[in-house]
Amino acid sequence: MDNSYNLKQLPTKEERHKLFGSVPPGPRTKPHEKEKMKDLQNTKQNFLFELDAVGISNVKHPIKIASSMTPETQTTIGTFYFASSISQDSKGTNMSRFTEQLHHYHSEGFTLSIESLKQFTRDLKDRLEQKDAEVKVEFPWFFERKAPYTDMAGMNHADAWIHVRYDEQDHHQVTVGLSGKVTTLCPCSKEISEYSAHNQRGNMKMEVELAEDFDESQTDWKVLLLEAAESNASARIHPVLKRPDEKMVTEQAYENPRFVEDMVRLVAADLYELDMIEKFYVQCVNEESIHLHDAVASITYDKRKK
Ligand SMILES: Nc1nc2c(ncn2[C@@H]2O[C@H](COP(=O)(O)OP(=O)(O)OP(=O)(O)O)[C@@H](O)[C@H]2O)c(=O)[nH]1
Repeated sequence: MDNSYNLKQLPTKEERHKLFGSVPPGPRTKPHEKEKMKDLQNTKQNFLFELDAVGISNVKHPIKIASSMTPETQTTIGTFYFASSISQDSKGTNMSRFTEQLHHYHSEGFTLSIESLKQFTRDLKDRLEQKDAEVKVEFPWFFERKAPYTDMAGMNHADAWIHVRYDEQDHHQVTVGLSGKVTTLCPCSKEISEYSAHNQRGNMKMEVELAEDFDESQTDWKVLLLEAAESNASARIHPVLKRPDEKMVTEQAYENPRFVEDMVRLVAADLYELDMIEKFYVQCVNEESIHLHDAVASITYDKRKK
């Protein structure tokens, strides 16, 4: 083996790059000024089909959100999806404009909300010069949770999302959702066993279409959905539990056994009673502790169609 270099006398960085395969730049024949570049995206021709959606996804960005639970303002990470439809005679969209607008809103100090996303989609439609625009953003939402007996606090979180679509009739369609965890205790196991009952972590997912007049300054939809899931579960999940708390949570779960079917029906009943919700989807997935598989149930209900 030829050890021409020893570690005390490394080649220069340029030489090192050459050693690992870098080559000098080739001739540059194409223009580098924007005005002289070919604009393929804006080619007009018959491209066979109109597209429902074209855009970018999986865009991570810091966001500010408001919460009616502590902490009332928080910075979290949003994962964005942006899109619009495009006509049959357009080759492509101008993808840089999505992140360009996101950065512009961020530098103006924007707080993510239904209202600000409505404005965002209106601006995006104009910026893209298309007839509609949509944004979906998912983010972890944090909330303080106190232990039931000792009141000791810690931080829990759930995943929340807002999806706003702005159409050519100047109409916004707003869907919000939340996915969080609860404790469920098996009613069958409780019924048939001399003692004990198996229990597990249940994953609740709720997605709702809000009424046009929904006022987010009056109601925090995140808290509404979290409460629908937790208040119907066998027990809530806590970051800090001392022994007196653990006893309470264990007994509460035993007193409120739930199948996945029970969870979905009980949450559906709560959402049905809320006038601000037009349509809902509820899913429960129990990570069974006596199986390797999960138990799952779901319901979709549109109040306008019943
Ligand atoms: N339409 C389209 N663009 C792509 C695709 N893949 C990458 N690009 C993007 O093309 C973008 C640059 O195009 P534009 O946003 O149209 O840039 P531009 O024409 O200089 O911008 P404007 O002046 O706003 O029209 C880059 O951000 C790339 O991410 C694709 O599959 N389709």
